[in-house]
Amino acid sequence: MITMDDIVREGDPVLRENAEEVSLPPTDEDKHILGEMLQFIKNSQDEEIAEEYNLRAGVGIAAPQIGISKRMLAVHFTDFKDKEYSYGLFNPKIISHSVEKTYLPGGEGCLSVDREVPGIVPRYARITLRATTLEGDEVKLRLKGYAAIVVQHEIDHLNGIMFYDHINSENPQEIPDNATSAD
Ligand SMILES: OCN(O)CCCc1ccccc1
Ligand code: NI
Repeated sequence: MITMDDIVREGDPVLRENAEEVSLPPTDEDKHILGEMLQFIKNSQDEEIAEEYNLRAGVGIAAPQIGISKRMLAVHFTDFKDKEYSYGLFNPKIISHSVEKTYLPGGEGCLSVDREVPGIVPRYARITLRATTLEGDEVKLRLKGYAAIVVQHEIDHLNGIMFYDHINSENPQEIPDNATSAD
């Protein structure tokens, strides 16, 4: 099982690399890894397991965070409208997005960042993405609000981008013009 010992922390160059496309259909090994990533996120949200294995709760994880520079990510969360999202995705690609932006008023965190980095992280309010699921289906997902934020955070990891790269260093709490809070 994946534990916090497997999570790469900021400073490791793998977090600044452009991850490689996964060749499809995915190998059994890639499917196993993505399955383990999804299970880790579920485990991190289970009080008993998280306590037992000292897991930090997360809503998503990208393969570079376990040192694997491949375009794979897993998310498991419920959005503000109680809609459940649970996906393992290969080669996710944002094919269109809104001009409007959104953000979490409390900012973001990251399993690979062992410190608070306060500030507004502007993200596209709505995204359409294509990907191949862990189950092998090609999907086209239209996401908005919290779901759009989480998935953009994970896709950033595949492109060597950390959440704090988006924070305005002059005025971290500045709300960009065309941005509305996700709630
Ligand atoms: O990359 C996954 N991650 O480090 C875990 C936290 C993910 C996350 C946290 C806040 C807002 C969006 C996404
Ligand atoms: Ni992260």
